Amino acid sequence: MSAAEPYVSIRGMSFSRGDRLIYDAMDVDFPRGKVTAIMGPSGTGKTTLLRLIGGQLLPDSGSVKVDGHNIPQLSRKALFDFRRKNMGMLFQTGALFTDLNVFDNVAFPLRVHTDLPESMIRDLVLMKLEAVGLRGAHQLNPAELSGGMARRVALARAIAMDPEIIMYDEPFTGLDPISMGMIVKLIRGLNEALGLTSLLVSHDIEESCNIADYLCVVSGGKVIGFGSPQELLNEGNDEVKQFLRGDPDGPVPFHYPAPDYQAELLSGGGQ
Ligand SMILES: Nc1ncnc2c1ncn2[C@@H]1O[C@H](COP(=O)(O)OP(=O)(O)OP(=O)(O)O)[C@@H](O)[C@H]1O
Repeated sequence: MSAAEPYVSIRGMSFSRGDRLIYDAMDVDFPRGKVTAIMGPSGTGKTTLLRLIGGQLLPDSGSVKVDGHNIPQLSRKALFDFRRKNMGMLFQTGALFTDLNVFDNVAFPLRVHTDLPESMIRDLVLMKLEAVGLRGAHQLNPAELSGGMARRVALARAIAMDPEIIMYDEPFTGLDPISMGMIVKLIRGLNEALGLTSLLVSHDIEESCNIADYLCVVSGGKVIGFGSPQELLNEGNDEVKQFLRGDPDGPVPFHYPAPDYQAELLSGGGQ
């Protein structure tokens, strides 16, 4: 497939939870080899989108193609194989195995999913740990790591199998500014060094604008803006601009819909 083809291509995808429509015939393409930050109001379905791409959730209709494979139509085995070979995921809740040390955490996917000899696994693990700056910490236990270090070990584990795409869900949450800076640098650096396609869900608008080639803003079940941070800040529609600038006033109202304030006060307080 050519570099110009998007790595992820979604067409007419709808997905509901109960009677709530989260995605409404959505179309979106995520470019190959780039970092795209998925943004939008809380509860709009950003994590859900990553899970639909990863095949942990299936859409009600439409296609979700990853490198040309329509994820909802893969058999269970084909999906597991595809995910194992091509996808790395770093979810905020994706904790390390507490009873394995750093080395064994990173070695885990290689031991489970490959027949590589232990000497090669050792070299690969040390290489991945070197990439996140923690080769020297390979014998530590998760309890001995700071939050930022644990996140970097999880990142080394996510790239252990040399994925083509990596999805990050809120990778900066709970990190101090220095650890956050390191994760930002790593996401960008790994993207370039490994030629990855990276999707990032984050509430941090400033960091996302710094790190991402493209922003994808979702709201109301659709993509309402897609472009470089600069393009969207300058030329996005009013709702996109309001979101990116964090303005309390704009097309998204501060007030939840309510009856006239004065009339309600004068009505004497009936519920
Ligand atoms: N397991 C679940 N069962 C039922 N509803 C769910 C489940 N997980 C999420 N939802 C609902 O689906 C909607 C989208 O959730 P999702 O976590 O994808 O949003 P989000 O945009 O990532 O939110 P946030 O920015 O707050 O993390 C929300 O209304 C949420 O309440």
